[in-house]
Amino acid sequence: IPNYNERARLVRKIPGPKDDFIIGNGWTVIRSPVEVMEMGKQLSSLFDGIFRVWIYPMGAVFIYNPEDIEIIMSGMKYSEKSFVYNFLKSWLGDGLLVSKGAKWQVRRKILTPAFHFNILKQFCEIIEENSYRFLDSLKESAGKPIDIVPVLSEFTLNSICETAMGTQLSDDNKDAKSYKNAIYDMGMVFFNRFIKIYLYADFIYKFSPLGRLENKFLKVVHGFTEKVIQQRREYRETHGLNINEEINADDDDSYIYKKKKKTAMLDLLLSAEKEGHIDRIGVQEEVDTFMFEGHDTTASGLTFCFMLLANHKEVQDRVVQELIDIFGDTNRPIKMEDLPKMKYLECCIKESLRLYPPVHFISRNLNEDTVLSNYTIPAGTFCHILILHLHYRAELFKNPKQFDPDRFLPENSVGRHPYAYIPFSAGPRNCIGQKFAMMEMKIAVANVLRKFVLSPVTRPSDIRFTADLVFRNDGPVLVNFIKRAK
Ligand code: HEM
Repeated sequence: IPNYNERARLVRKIPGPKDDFIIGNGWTVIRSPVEVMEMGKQLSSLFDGIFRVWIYPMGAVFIYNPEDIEIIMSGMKYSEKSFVYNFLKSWLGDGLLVSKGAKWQVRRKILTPAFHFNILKQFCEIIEENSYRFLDSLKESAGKPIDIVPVLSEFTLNSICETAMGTQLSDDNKDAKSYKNAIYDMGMVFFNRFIKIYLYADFIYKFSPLGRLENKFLKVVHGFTEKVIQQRREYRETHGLNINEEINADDDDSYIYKKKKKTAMLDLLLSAEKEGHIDRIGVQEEVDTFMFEGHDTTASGLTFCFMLLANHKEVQDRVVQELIDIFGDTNRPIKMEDLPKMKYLECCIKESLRLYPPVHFISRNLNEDTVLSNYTIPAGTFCHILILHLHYRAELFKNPKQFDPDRFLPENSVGRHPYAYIPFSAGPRNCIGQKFAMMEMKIAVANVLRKFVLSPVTRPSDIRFTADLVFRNDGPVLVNFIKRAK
């Protein structure tokens, strides 16, 4: 096969699946969502930490070794997201996940205080209350196996709405249900565009059946978030809020509680809008971003965590013992101070995020020639980071397929490469909601285990990963919740 140009020549030096003239690996990638995940698994076991796929004139390198990942993620040099995030632009605009440069910097600065300790403390109270609604839905199952996927996404969507957006959703909120369905559909749309290179150009995509379908889903998604913003605007007009006062309250906890005014992330945005740091469209973009990133990810994380705990009774019992040590046999609510005491539960959540990372794939642009694993990757190549396959490397995690929360005990984490475990990404573009997510997951699991014994229905061997924006099983994930005898 002749060399098409300098770039193609360099890309083809990197190991990868067999390629054809011009079309490269074009045929290889057109597969169903389950098959694409299977192919990723196969290729990552065939090659050692790096492989390439190319379709003239585009090339992509996939990395899943901590050394290369550190080069890409540790600084600002490669902080720009790759071309595939453009597929999210019609939905999330220039929201934090997608944006770059000065815009990203300004917005990250506006939004960082939304996760200040004092704010999280208020959120803790709200999520705790919210978890009771979730427990009620488990009680209704009366010991019969239930699919936890929809109930968990309801819980996490309620939580993000009530905390970050300051809006409570009613139990039978039809808009919220349509929103969740439309997000599933958007995942399908994203995937189908990703594998069909002829749909990459916006002007072709817009007129394609898939592009028109996307428009339909976007109307639902945006309609929902617009309403949430409108509600908060009205609330602020009637109640009046001074955000800066609340955030600058240092660590004087009583301050926030005295005021009893809940500060939502959306309030920061609306205040920034008043001061001219962000415009109306910007507010909408961030709400769309946080609404999606803030609920679908944690729902996925919790789904697999519950499934694993149901399948590993000995681990579940250890968590229950830890909870008894903290709460005795009382029903008292979980407080912020309890969370750091849930050390073993934290190990379980971390281990479950290792095995089933909700965001399993992220991608950056290489703006200049870059050496990774001794290969020169030419500028313009996409750099896909396979978080999932990084987490399964045997030299980083012994018996990688085994669910073993003890790996994350402090004494067993000594010497682990800082980029060996990155469920929340790492470096300056890491997950802004990481603490929020850990808090939410701890509260949900702890409150469920205080009331229920989990028994297995879906086994880890039943799980078939399907390519989507977040990690999903191709089908329901069933768990049996049996009321705990006091
Ligand atoms: C278990 C739950 C979660 C996981 C595993 C997770 C994971 C991640 C990962 C891997 C990234 C990097 C994405 C990329 O480079 O393309 C990210 C970014 C982000 N996450 Fe999360 N996330 C979780 C929960 C949340 C929550 C609860 C929120 C909001 C409250 C949130 C908001 C965001 C935002 C806004 C970004 C973009 C940050 C930036 O580029 O500056 N995430 N998350």
